[in-house]
Amino acid sequence: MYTVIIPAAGQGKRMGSTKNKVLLELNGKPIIYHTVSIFEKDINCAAVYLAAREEEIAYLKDLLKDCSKVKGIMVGGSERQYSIYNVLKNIPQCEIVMVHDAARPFVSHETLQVLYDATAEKQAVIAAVPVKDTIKMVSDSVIERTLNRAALWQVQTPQSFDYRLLLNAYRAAEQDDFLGTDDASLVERLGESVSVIESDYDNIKLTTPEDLYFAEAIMKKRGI
Ligand SMILES: Nc1ccn([C@@H]2O[C@H](COP(=O)(O)OP(=O)(O)OP(=O)(O)O)[C@@H](O)[C@H]2O)c(=O)n1
Ligand SMILES: O=P(O)(O)OC[C@@H](O)[C@@H](O)[C@@H](O)CO
Repeated sequence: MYTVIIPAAGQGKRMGSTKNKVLLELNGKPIIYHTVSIFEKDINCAAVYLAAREEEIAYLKDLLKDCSKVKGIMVGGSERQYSIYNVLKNIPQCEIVMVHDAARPFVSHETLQVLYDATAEKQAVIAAVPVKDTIKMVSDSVIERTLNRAALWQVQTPQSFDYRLLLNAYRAAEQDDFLGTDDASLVERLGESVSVIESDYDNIKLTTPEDLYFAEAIMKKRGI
């Protein structure tokens, strides 16, 4: 069984909405509700912990009151990494811990199963998809070089870890004042190997307004 930490304490600045984007509704339910429901239904998930903005904790407690796996909602920080660390250091010790963005409400049960199985053998495994576009390094509007697309993966969450390893990685990041944009990067800098499993392109992060159109299309396709 695994524990999942769901960071939901952002602001959604790039979404341009007046409230935290994970509280925006898709098909009559807030995005965070859809995300938590996936873990509530996942047979390998034992516990769900959320990081939330202080002023939203009471609302989330009420919204998720019927989700029996939600064991705690902790206050987040000014950066995603601080939000997750605050949860990670306050949850009961477990064997496998996953981190999954509240803003990714379309992760599939298949991805969760493959990640979970892989973490039984490896200490750090993350979901990703092969890059579809050509990616170039650009400086002052001029191309420096074209990267080898065959080696490039677009990284998602969930990211799954041995609990001790992730805690050590977060402690080391704090000590060194390192701020990463995902959880794996904190483990990578310890020199530990992180494996990748292929997820799917539906597992988007709702980041900018047009992502809401994609979200509607995915929901329609799935009959949600
Ligand atoms: N201080 C923060 C920042 C982000 N997150 C969460 O981390 C996830 C991924 O972050 P992102 O998509 O960047 O969300 P925001 O920070 O809300 O977006 P923006 O950067 O546009 O403000 C989201 O579920 C978000 O709620 C968090 O828990 N605490
Ligand atoms: O950099 P952003 O704030 O957009 O996102 C941070 C993380 O949520 C993101 O790196 C993971 O979801 C992996 O892509």
